[in-house]
Amino acid sequence: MATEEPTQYGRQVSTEDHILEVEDATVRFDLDRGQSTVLDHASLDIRRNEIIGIVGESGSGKSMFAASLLDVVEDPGLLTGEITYYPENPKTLPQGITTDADGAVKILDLNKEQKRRYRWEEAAMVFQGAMSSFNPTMKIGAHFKETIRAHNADLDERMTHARDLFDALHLDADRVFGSYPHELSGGMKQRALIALSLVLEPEMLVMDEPTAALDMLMQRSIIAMLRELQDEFELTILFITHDLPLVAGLADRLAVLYAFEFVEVGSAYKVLKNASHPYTRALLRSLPSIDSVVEEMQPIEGAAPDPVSIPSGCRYHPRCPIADEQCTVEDPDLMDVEDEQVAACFYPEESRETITYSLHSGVVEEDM
Ligand SMILES: Nc1ncnc2c1ncn2[C@@H]1O[C@H](COP(=O)(O)OP(=O)(O)OP(=O)(O)O)[C@@H](O)[C@H]1O
Repeated sequence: MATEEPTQYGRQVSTEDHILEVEDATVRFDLDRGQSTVLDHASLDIRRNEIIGIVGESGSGKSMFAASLLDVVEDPGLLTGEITYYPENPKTLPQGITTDADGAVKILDLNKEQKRRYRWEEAAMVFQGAMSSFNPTMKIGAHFKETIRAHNADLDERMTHARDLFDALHLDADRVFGSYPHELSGGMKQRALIALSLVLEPEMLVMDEPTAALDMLMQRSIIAMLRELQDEFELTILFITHDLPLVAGLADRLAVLYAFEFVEVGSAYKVLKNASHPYTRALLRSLPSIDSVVEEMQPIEGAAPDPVSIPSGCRYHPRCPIADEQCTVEDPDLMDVEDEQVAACFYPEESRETITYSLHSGVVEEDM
């Protein structure tokens, strides 16, 4: 079955073919002042070849979710739950990684070496601070060769692939390979890093605020290139950001995190045009833009909860204008509000009627 709603690019992605299933991913830290739950039973199915935007305020758990997908939550954080990977072609899995009878690989059960290989060869990650992970004394080309050799891959074949990636990212391969990191602009370095993360042909690319350190023009141009990359190399991309307008033009689906759990997931079209969770609607109403009327922009009142003391019931209830008694005691699960749209709210209709917002041209194209 394919999605019915058009995205801005009119893409059709199968809703049934999952590349990754995340079930009840939870990350906890034991702090002196109590137990801190920084990802709370987050469940999400990632569809093969989709671009999914994970959005939420700073501190909402986006990076913890990204780290969970690759099982790289830093110590002493404790990750529990289930991360299940369905490779398109189990025959090309790195040595030692096998699928079960359902064609699945349980990521949290892999050993250290298997995880290392899963991380580069099946699912790669690019994150905000990663540009500084280039060794300043090594030319960019040497970084590629080192990575290829570390995975015992064919050097010529992989370097040819790197050149294809550079083309798709509008980079001059000869120039970039021969440069030291400091000789490249921020935008070039970030694109070189994206190419490096894809050199071993992973099926999935997880990007955590990959463009946050770049100026707006470069951000937009990288977004456009990601779409081309996705098409050309048949990638699944998870794009994690606090900047909803940035990802609105790229994503097929959006998943909204609030206080360490998903509160709304759906086709980008539906979530932007007709958000159902009061938090999503408040987030859309708070967006600044060049052409928005100042009176219409309203910051979300109150503060996001402390992960050591998450409110009972719906965790958004202290900030929610439509919360009632039930919301203070019962925690709503994600529920269908429409085909291709789920929200964790007991009152999606009231939410739509009460919390109004209008989208400006910076968020959604006119013909969406
Ligand atoms: N090493 C750590 N120990 C304890 N708590 C942590 C640790 N790292 C992050 N946290 C907490 O986990 C919560 C979620 O953080 P996370 O980095 O996932 O948020 P985020 O949505 O990615 O935010 P940002 O956009 O600011 O990066 C925050 O409350 C943060 O303070």
